[in-house]
Amino acid sequence: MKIFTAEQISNCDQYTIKNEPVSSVHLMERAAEACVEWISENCNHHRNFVVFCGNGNNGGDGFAIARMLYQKGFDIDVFTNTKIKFSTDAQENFRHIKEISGITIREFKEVLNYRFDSRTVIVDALFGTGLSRSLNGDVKDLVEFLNQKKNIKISIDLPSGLLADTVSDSDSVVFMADYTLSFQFWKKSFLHAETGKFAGKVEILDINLSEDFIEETETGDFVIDDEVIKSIFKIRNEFSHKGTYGKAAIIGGSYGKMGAVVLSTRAVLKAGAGLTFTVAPKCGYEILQTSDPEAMFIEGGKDYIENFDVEETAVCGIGPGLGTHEKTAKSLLNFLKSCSKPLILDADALNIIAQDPANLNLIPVKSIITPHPKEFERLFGKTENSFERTELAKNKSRELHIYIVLKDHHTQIITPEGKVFYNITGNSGLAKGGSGDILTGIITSFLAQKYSEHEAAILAVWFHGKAAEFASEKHSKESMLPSDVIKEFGNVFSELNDKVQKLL
Ligand SMILES: NC(=O)C1=CN([C@@H]2O[C@H](COP(=O)(O)OP(=O)(O)OC[C@H]3O[C@@H](n4cnc5c(N)ncnc54)[C@H](OP(=O)(O)O)[C@@H]3O)[C@@H](O)[C@H]2O)[C@@H](O)CC1
Ligand SMILES: [K+]
Repeated sequence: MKIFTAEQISNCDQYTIKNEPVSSVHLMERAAEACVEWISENCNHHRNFVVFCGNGNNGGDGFAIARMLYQKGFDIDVFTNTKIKFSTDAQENFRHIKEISGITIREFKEVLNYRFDSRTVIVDALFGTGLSRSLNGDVKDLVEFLNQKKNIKISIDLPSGLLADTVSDSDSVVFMADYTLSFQFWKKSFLHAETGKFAGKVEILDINLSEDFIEETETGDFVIDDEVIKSIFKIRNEFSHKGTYGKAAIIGGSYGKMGAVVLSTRAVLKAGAGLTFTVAPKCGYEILQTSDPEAMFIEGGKDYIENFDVEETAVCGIGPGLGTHEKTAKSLLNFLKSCSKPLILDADALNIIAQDPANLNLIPVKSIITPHPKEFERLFGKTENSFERTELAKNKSRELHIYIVLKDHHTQIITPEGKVFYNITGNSGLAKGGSGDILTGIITSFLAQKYSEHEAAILAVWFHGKAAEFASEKHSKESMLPSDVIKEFGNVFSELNDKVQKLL
């Protein structure tokens, strides 16, 4: 799914109105209907809604939602500011609810005397994509007041005070939603930590904006949705043998860190590679042969790796549990100098490279590196916030011609062309040692199976998150272990096959 800026969304809105054609107030009706449908389906314990409406079209949505919820039998109160001029469509919807005697309309300042029942849902329709500056004055006080309430909070389109495309000043006041019902597109600010925390759980509601506009309008930012995954995933060919699915090698492990390479190797195996090798120090021989008997062991040193030689045709994932021993570092840098095929580089491999900025130029083009924010900082330097970090990653991907998998709650895959793919699968159960080792294994496995670097990185990150979702259903986010995530790979493949299979 393409991610558009607030300006592009507004253009899409106008294009749809002109070319569908549909009147703008009817489009507002469609948007409100989508919200009301979601609320009716999901809201089982609450009957009272208090809707806060601004003066632009976001407020117009709020008035229309209030009317429709009232018609469905919910108890509704509305707050607004009648002293400021409404937009044309907001004015029309304001007129409609004024005619409904069962809905009381109050001014914002009356909120201080309003009795919030614990089962009242607060709906924020103050500002959406038209927000042009930080909240101040009365409306800032109002949002601060509402944020203190323990009630469930739903934002329409965007939490008020949040900009769609960028980070606001750190002292800006933003409505703190539990749910955000947003129209048609993911907004970039939902996907970054500093701003996404205001949106709560995001639901994207389809309001049938123009497909032609969406298709023709260029953007560099994407969300990895089912369409992207369906276009990448290939069903396994029945007329195949182990050679069809490539050779993969995990290179890592050191005394006391053998678990990382065990997990990574197992992830390669369970993600479907044809032949799997593990290059690890001798001290890991028994551990690896016992834990991952399907993989072949290659001795790469005694207590740490000193030798990175593997079969030339194998795709190499380097780093899990590798350690940064002087001799390991020296031999890794020598290996990089002699290597021209793309590699997957993670963890200590990145920490070794980060020891000298000149090492960055040794990374073979089209390689995939998978830093978490701290590793990214060691490699490329500090940034003010995650939006700037993504921009820096785009510059570095272009400059070094590599793929950067920037691990975060919404991991981003940044391509050498400067495109950013945001992942929306996964959960906080992955915030544990060992999760990254599994991701390295999955990417290595997919690259060995002849997915392109671009495809392998995107599919693997999505796949890893999806497996985590299955694991958390069984074990909870708290208790699930990285090894539980690996056990769910089969379920993810079943879902993928179901998605792409041609059914009669
Ligand atoms: N896209 C779509 O397809 C569809 C979009 N729809 C809906 O339209 C919404 C966008 O509507 P919108 O453009 O009217 O902007 P909105 O967010 O209501 O605010 C604008 C008003 O706020 C004002 N204002 C701004 N900042 C302010 C501040 N800090 N403090 C105080 N005031 C401030 C600004 O005034 P100005 O900046 O001109 O001074 C203006 O008066 C969108 O989010 C969605 O909900 C759906 O109905 C249908 C399909
Ligand atoms: K809003």
